[in-house]
Amino acid sequence: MSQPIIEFKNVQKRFGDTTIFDDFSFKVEENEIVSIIGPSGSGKSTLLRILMTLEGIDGGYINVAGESLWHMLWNDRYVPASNKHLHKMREQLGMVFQHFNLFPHMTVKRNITEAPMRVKGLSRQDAEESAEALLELVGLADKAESYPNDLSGGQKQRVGIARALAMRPAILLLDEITSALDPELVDEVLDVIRNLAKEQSFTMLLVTHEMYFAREISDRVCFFDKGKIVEEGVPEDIFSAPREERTQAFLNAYLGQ
Ligand SMILES: Nc1ncnc2c1ncn2[C@@H]1O[C@H](COP(=O)(O)OP(=O)(O)OP(=O)(O)O)[C@@H](O)[C@H]1O
Repeated sequence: MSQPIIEFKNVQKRFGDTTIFDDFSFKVEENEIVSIIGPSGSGKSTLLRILMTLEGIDGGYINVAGESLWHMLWNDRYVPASNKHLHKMREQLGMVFQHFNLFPHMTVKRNITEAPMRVKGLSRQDAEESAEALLELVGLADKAESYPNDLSGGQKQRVGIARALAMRPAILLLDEITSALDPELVDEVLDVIRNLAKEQSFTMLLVTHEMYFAREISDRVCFFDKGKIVEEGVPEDIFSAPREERTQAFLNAYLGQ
């Protein structure tokens, strides 16, 4: 069997006295689409932020594409890998955030071209050509010169997706990308991800509350609670519940409440 593209092994993570992961192990295979669903505060975002190297870990190890993500064991202590290694690993990962995190003082196009030029050393012309193609892909070809504040939430998030894709990541991390949107704007963002899932082959790890969507596009839906994957696969009856009751039904089913 091929090596997983993401592997957490016995990972520990604490914030002060609060333990988020005690002994967390989890694998994602190359080109797999995995959704993570779970209660608020259970550590789902932390999982993605650790992968994106926005948070460190307190124990265990994480491999991405066969290489240690950013901690190396040296004389029984965890030390950060070099900045060079960190950059190399980060290039494989793209993340889309719940609150978009676009640079407000840059045009849409510049939001997308900045990292490929600075981090990957792409020429302006190549970066702009790629940005234009990505804006076309997310249905915003006419917004290249607009500023984020002139866009709707759904449009901002589609720019966020284009920005993540501009780095040509092997792995795309999506952190509740529709949670900050008005309900009528959710579908335009999910449609972009649906198309990506259908047409491109890369690995996606999503944290989402959109359970139908998760089931539709994922190879695996995982339920995450108290720092552990407690079950994989979502039972059918969860999806027959009315939309607003679905999350609760799901949680109740797994927490035995
Ligand atoms: N930088 C931080 N410093 C201290 N505590 C943190 C930090 N980041 C997260 N936490 C805490 O860790 C726990 C897990 O947070 P996380 O955001 O990963 O949960 P989540 O499952 O994504 O929740 P939600 O669905 O509400 O976004 C929470 O109790 C949160 O308050």
